[in-house]
Amino acid sequence: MTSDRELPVKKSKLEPAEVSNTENLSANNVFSARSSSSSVSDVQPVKLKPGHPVPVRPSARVNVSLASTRSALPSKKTVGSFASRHPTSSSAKPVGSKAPAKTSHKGPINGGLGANAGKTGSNSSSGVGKKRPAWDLKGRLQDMESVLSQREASASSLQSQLESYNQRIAHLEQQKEQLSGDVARRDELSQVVSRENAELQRQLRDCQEEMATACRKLQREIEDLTFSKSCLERQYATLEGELNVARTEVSRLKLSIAQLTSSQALVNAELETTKLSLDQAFRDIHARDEEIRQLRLELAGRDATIDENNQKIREHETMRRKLHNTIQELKGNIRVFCRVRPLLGEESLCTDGVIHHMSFPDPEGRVLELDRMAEMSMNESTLLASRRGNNKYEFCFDRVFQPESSQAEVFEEISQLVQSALDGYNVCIFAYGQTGSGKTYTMEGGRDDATVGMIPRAVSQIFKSAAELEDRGWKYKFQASFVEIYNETLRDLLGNHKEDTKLEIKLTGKDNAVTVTNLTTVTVSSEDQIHRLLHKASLQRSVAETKCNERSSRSHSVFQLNLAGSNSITMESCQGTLNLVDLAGSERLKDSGSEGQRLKETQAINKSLSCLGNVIMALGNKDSYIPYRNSKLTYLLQNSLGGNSKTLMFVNISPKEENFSETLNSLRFATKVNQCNIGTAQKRSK
Ligand SMILES: Nc1ncnc2c1ncn2[C@@H]1O[C@H](COP(=O)(O)OP(=O)(O)OP(=O)(O)O)[C@@H](O)[C@H]1O
Repeated sequence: MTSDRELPVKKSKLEPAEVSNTENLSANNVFSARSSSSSVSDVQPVKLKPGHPVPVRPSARVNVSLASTRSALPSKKTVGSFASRHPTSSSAKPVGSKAPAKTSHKGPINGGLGANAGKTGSNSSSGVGKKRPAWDLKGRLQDMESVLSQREASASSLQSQLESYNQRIAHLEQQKEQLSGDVARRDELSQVVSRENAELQRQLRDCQEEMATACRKLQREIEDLTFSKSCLERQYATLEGELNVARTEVSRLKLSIAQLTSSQALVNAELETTKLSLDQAFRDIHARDEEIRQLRLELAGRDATIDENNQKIREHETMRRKLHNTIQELKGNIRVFCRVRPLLGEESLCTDGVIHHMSFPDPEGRVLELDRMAEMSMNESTLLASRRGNNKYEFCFDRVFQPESSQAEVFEEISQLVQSALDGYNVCIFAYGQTGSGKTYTMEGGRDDATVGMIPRAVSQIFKSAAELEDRGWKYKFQASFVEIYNETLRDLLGNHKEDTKLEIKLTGKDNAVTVTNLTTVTVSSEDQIHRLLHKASLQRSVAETKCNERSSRSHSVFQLNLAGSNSITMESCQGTLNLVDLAGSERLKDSGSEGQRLKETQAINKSLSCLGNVIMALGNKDSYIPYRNSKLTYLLQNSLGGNSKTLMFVNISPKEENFSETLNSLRFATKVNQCNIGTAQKRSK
């Protein structure tokens, strides 16, 4: 550092000279000269500090040594004392001051030179080589004069030395000033250095803080890195495992590659063969393209033919409808199908599952024979043996379904009639018969595909046929309603009416269309929707059944589906109705004395069923008046019975022998109906 800079102070150049000069001095003066010399030589290199005063002692010492040197010279007093001791010598006169004569020659000479002089006096002989005798004053004077001249020479030498010292002092003074300037600069420098130092200290602190922060950060990073390292190590271990698996896979793949390479060679060979085949195939394709072009031309011609044919099909469809209707007419606009239900459960136990009193002699399934003999005891049968012919009752219908006939077989026979509803005719299908004879089973059936009845099957066929007819330009709209007639009162089975909501039958419009007030009519677009409606109706009926015993068998239910079709190509339109009716049990009460609700029910049923018979008879007789209004049933079905409709009656009969009489009655009623010709049905156009 600059603060401790060492500034060497040069030794005086005069020092060796001084020493040599002092060596030239007499032995008496050597001491003084040495002490002076040593004072100068004391000027040692000094370590200077800023603000430390430059030492000025050397010049002072020089002065002192000069003084001491001077003091080493023989004083006037000494010379005086010498002169007083040698009064004869002219040159031994006191110089300046008066010296007492007594003191000088008796006692020792005061001061160095005096004393030395005394000694010199005594030793002057050694200075001049020989001691002068006391009387040789002249000689002694000469010695003293030579000593004096030596002293003077020495004094002048010292004088020049003094001047030299003074110059040296001046020079040193100059150096001192320079050094002072240096010291001031150093002070400034020192202040700057202090400030820098303070700044550096502050920076150092900042650095330390930053370092501490960095250390903490580094520590965290080290921790993170340690964690990452452990993760990586784990990954490394996993990867190593995967690598091993991959290596195994690679070796396996290499093996596969080798196999594939050999296969490839085979494939390449095959490829060459295939390429050849392909070339051949391309040639074939070109030939086929030409063929296709020809076929397309042909196809275009055929498309034109198809359009023509479509036009013909539409014409044929119209024709088919007419012919279909003609066939239906030929079959009769009212037809009767007889259906015998099978023996159920315990019913078959007593007869071993055989229905003894019924037989089906006609292979075409149109005749049913009832045999009363089987019903009688042996005695009765013997008595009646002669009248055997009267015990057999033969009934002929459009179709007789035996107990084992399935629902599908039955529906096949009525599907043509259902089709007529789509063609724009009113179709009415009844189920007539005593309670438990299978009317509801025939009309509604069970839940599975094999047992579903005529209503769901008819609906299904209608939707399928409507979809097929769409290709020929027909579009249909369907509306459904479901009514129950109990004790000559109508009840809506699809609505959510209150008990007291009245449903009235009315004829509206110029074509006397039958409408029922407050009746719920639902527009339907899918089979499922109709199934849901049928389910709802059966729930409504079962609710009522709990309130009134056996209500379902004591009421008529009428499912009505209105079909409105229009053809956008032929501009034809049609409107048909499909009525599916499950009639109330037709049995007569054996107990003529029945009363109350039962009597009322029976009267109502008898009335409506006999009205139905009367209407059919009137239609068959071509009467001018048809008594439709005599019952709610015939009034409701007014437009579906008669000239404008196609009617089918199922006569359901029980296989039980105990029901023989009722069966006979039902078959007789059905035969009457079957004999009626109710006229030609008219297609209804909108
Ligand atoms: N062809 C058949 N095959 C199998 N079971 C039948 C057949 N016909 C009717 N049944 C069964 O006979 C029983 C009575 O039939 P169903 O209820 O249809 O008679 P119904 O004439 O409608 O009686 P009701 O007038 O009381 O309603 C039912 O259990 C029914 O499942």
